[in-house]
Amino acid sequence: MLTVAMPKGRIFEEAVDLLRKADYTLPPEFAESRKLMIEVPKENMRFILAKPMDVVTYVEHGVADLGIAGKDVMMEEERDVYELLDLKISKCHLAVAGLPGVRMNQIAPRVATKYPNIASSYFREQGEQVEIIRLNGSIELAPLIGLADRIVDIVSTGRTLKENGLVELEKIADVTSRLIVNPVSYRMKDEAVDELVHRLSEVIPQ
Ligand SMILES: Nc1ncnc2c1ncn2[C@@H]1O[C@H](COP(=O)(O)OP(=O)(O)OP(=O)(O)O)[C@@H](O)[C@H]1O
Ligand SMILES: O=P(O)(O)OC[C@H]1O[C@H](OP(=O)(O)OP(=O)(O)O)[C@H](O)[C@@H]1O
Repeated sequence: MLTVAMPKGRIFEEAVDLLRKADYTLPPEFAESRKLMIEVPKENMRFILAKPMDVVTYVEHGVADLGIAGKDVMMEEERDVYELLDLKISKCHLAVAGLPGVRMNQIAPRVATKYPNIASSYFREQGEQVEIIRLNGSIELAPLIGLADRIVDIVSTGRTLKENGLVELEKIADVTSRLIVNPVSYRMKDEAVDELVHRLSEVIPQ
């Protein structure tokens, strides 16, 4: 039996679509139920539904064999998991943004983000020393209210930036969702994992 950690939220639907395209029979109530652990005996699979940032934790600890996680989450913390496939779903990118024409405070520049490690290494590489302010969401609010000079956040359509009068200043990295595996599961359940990888790779969007 394979246990797969699925991210609740925006990736979930696209991930379920991909699994169905790969001919996995998932129950129709899969997306509607409030259940957090769903067994699919026909496929000899079990799914757990976790917060996107927590998927890697379940896989790293081996309580889930596999998981689906955004590249952003993988970049933020180095974890003991293998990345097997770029699923090419939930496409977006990580960027630095701010108010147009507003320079960084030269004495105590502040950057608000949900990704403190990505942001601090990015600014370190640019030779800029900044204070990182960690937020959990609505990051675009920070420059508007004077909490930070810059933000590091996900941009997809650019609508959130635009509607809040912000502009993208630098792109940090492209982001898509990845299939990840626990290293021990990869050794012990190699046949089942390989089959999943094979079936998914046939249906990954180009
Ligand atoms: N606007 C977006 N468009 C496309 N993909 C996105 C977007 N925002 C985030 N993502 C991707 O989807 C993943 C999950 O994002 P989502 O917004 O569902 O969860 P979260 O913000 O981590 O958690 P939550 O909002 O539940 O606290 C991110 O890690 C990223 O890879
Ligand atoms: O470029 P866009 O298409 O507008 O998408 C980008 C927005 O989507 C994400 O936020 P989310 O909707 O997850 O809300 P959050 O602020 O609670 O993280 C991200 O943090 C941006 O705010």
